[in-house]
Amino acid sequence: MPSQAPFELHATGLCCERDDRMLFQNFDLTVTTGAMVQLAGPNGAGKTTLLRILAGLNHDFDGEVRFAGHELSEVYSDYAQQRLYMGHLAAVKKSLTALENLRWLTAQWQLADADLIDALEAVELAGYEDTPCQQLSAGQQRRVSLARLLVVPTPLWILDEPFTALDKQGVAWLEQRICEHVSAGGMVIITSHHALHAVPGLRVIDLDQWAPEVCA
Ligand SMILES: Nc1ncnc2c1ncn2[C@@H]1O[C@H](COP(=O)(O)OP(=O)(O)OP(=O)(O)O)[C@@H](O)[C@H]1O
Repeated sequence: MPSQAPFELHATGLCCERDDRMLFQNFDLTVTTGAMVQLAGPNGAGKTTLLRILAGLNHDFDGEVRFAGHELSEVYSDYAQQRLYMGHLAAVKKSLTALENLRWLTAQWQLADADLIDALEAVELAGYEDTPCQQLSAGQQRRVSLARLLVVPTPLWILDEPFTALDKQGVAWLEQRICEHVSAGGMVIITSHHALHAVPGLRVIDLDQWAPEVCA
């Protein structure tokens, strides 16, 4: 859970252009303990692009992102220990088993296999630990990826469309897990076309509000 120092991520005046098209302008966001932010907007609005900027993975923008008062690139290795970024793909390697994938996805934290096996069981994958992911359904592959949310000790989760391919129970489980994380002082920035009404303290930011024709 959250580290000793208060967690502070500040994005200021973010502008991003793709293929000569301005996606968003003058975007500001502050994320501190207990923040729950959903980025909304139509396909192509720039949600994934913005998430990757906030994760420190995309540097092609104007403006500033600061973590604990420092420019993100200066403290990236510290930041990378404190935020989990999950892209919109399940990000599993098909030839590896469920357990091998979870080991690989969490390698930087060097977690015990027993904890990873428990996490797979919690996402309804007991008995599939040694099954290659190419033999799992899309929803099961997503669950392998989501099992990280039970074991990785990062205060900030940055999640891009994490509900993709989940069944009703999977959706309910993930909403519950997000609620628990935020209630315990964790933070979540998420993009989803799924309504997150059940999550307390939710702040929905419509990226269209930062489109240039609105900002002009
Ligand atoms: N690698 C890339 N190279 C060039 N343009 C890109 C690239 N990735 C995305 N784009 C463009 O950037 C814009 C924003 O894409 P982005 O994926 O951030 O949108 P999004 O809001 O996440 O959309 P969706 O709801 O469909 O996931 C789109 O117009 C897209 O065509």
